[in-house]
Amino acid sequence: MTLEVKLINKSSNIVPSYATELSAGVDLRASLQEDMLIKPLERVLVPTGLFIELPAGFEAQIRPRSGLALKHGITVLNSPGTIDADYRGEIKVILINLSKDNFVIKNGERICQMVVAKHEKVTFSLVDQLVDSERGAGGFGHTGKL
Ligand SMILES: O=c1ccn([C@H]2C[C@H](O)[C@@H](COP(=O)(O)OP(=O)(O)OP(=O)(O)O)O2)c(=O)[nH]1
Ligand SMILES: [Mg+2]
Repeated sequence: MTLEVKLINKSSNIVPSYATELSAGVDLRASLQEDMLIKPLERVLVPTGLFIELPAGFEAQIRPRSGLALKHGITVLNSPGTIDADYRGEIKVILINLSKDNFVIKNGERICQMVVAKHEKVTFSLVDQLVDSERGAGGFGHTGKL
């Protein structure tokens, strides 16, 4: 499937591309006029310069890159961020620095990945009783550790 994209990036108009043939996620780049500093435990909103037009029934999920998380404690705060099909604004990424060190993002750096996915839409129907199940109301560790 082809996705219509618009790019507004000050220095590099790089169309997103999958790093390998079977990658689920495509990396998104920071679109910055100057370096962005993220102090420990600080969160920032990083513009990507990317605008997309998803078909009805699709969403895009904004997820962290594992390398940034492991090496620098940088993750997506609202992971997975949700890009709705009717959103026409710039995709922006909420990053948080969970390390003890400052982290600097430069223009054009790959800061997160985006997975385009199908989703269902349901109709909510109010009932008095839900059908019982083996799990019932058990959760939050209810089945034990081993
Ligand atoms: O990481 C994100 C999450 C969301 N969005 C954009 C696209 C999405 O369609 C819109 C709304 O996102 P969401 O529903 O998560 O935010 P909200 O706080 O519920 O805002 P709204 O009231 O606008 O829905 O913001 C981003 O650019 N990046
Ligand atoms: Mg919302």
